[in-house]
Amino acid sequence: MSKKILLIGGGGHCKSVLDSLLELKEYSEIGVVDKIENVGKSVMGVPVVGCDDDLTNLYRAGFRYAFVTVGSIGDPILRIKLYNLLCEIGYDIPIIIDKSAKVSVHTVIEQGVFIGKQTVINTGALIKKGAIINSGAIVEHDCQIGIFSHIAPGVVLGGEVFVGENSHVGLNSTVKQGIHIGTHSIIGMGSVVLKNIDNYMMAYGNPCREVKKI
Ligand SMILES: CC(=O)SCCNC(=O)CCNC(=O)[C@H](O)C(C)(C)COP(=O)(O)OP(=O)(O)OC[C@H]1O[C@@H](n2cnc3c(N)ncnc32)[C@H](O)[C@@H]1OP(=O)(O)O
Repeated sequence: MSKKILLIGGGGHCKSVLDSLLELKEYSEIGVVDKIENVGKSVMGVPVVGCDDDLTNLYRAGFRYAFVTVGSIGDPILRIKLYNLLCEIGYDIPIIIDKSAKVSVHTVIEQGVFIGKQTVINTGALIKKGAIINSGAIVEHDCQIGIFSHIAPGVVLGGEVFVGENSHVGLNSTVKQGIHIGTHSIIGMGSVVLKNIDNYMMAYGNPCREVKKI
């Protein structure tokens, strides 16, 4: 059966998702959608088949699946805009889980989530729509990750950590069990989070402190 998917955004995050996708072998055809100047080029041998303005025509041409592969550190507004556009056109947005990830069957993973290489998602976790759980992250039991949030490579979240929507937990940070990180917040890389972090906050350091409102 022909099962064709588009990856929306041809940068570094696209390469990560593509690497997982190629190994999964679930799709008969993959195309990348990127800026107009990149149409006709390729990403890891996969052709850039169009730009955002072509999404309706590409759907008509048989691409029924699409996945947002624009990355973000903080404000995911572009990822959200693209995601909503894909839904409006009628694309089916899958979940992409790298083969090497260990995801408990007792979790809920929503549409549009990417789970990268060597990650662990333990029992009772809820990963909401459009979130990114990047390479090597550990999301312990009963954590909740908000929509369009990004848990960066190497992050460790202890049990029952809550991350609000549109937030970013930076590279290699560690978050104590039970901590609540608000919405639209950024935790800088290498942080050790021992106290709750408010909404719309930039926070970093060991111990992690709220630095400014964003
Ligand atoms: C596959 C992938 O690559 S996914 C990529 C994931 N990337 C990340 O998670 C990176 C997250 N980004 C960070 O941690 C950034 O440093 C941010 C967002 C916290 C801050 O970025 P900026 O606002 O550009 O801050 P900037 O670099 O100008 O630094 C401002 C000050 O904060 C300090 N600072 C910045 N980040 C941190 C941090 N994580 N921990 C401690 N101090 C920090 C700087 O040393 C600097 O201090 P100074 O004023 O005394 O010199």
